[in-house]
Amino acid sequence: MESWREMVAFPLTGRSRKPRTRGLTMVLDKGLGLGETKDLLDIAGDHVDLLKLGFGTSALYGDGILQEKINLVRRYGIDIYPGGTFMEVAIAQGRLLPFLRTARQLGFTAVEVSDGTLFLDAEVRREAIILALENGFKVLTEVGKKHGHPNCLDLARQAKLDIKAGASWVIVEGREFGRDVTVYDGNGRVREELLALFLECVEDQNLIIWEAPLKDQQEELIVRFGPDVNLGNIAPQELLSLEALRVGLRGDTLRRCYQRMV
Ligand SMILES: O=C(O)[C@H](CS(=O)(=O)O)OP(=O)(O)O
Repeated sequence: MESWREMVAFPLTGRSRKPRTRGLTMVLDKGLGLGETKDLLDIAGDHVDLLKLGFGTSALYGDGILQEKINLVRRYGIDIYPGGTFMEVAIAQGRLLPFLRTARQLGFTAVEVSDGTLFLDAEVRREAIILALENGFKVLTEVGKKHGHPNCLDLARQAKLDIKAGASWVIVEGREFGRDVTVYDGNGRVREELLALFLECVEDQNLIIWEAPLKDQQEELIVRFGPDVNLGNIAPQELLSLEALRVGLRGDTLRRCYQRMV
């Protein structure tokens, strides 16, 4: 029997396969159980690069579950890290080093340095990136605030500094809802002029992960940057739908591949 996977050529070409450093998909996990995680990764693990245990949820698991979950996720070749908000709390409480050491012992492979909620001095931010690198983590940073509207040029400049300090990727805040935050307007539409600021400061767009929880945002970014754009805050149940969008196996991007036939 012919392989179902190879039944058709993907209409949108250029999608990288894992392991990859571009075209990343980051999932926002707000409390999947072990069984749910295994089911999700069995069906869609090939399409996940990073799993974020949202905000402080990982500190609220039942005994032993976190360790099992980290072990499980790593078996699928996926980086796993605690939400940026949790690390913000650790930094604010002067607990960064113990946080990093315990995260390492548990097997987290990455951390996220952010200031979405709490103030973070620029030098403390740089030192946190360096300390996390020294402790063996891949480092993601995030720019943008969960409340309020910081100047996007400042955020873009911070992104550039983070990369200089050693961050592998900079996430642009999009929250869970993707509206009225950083590059998204109140309807969740991408504001081109703000996007452009990031691209001016961080010339290599492969170093940016756009949090894009809404389908229209995912579509717009895929159309603009191609199937290998880095996207984050993807809901677990939307993983395969996103991958279908990336490769042109969903109407929204397919119609752009065969325009003369529609
Ligand atoms: O996990 C977090 O701390 C938050 C969750 S959400 O994006 O606001 O839903 O994300 P982060 O990107 O780490 O700030």
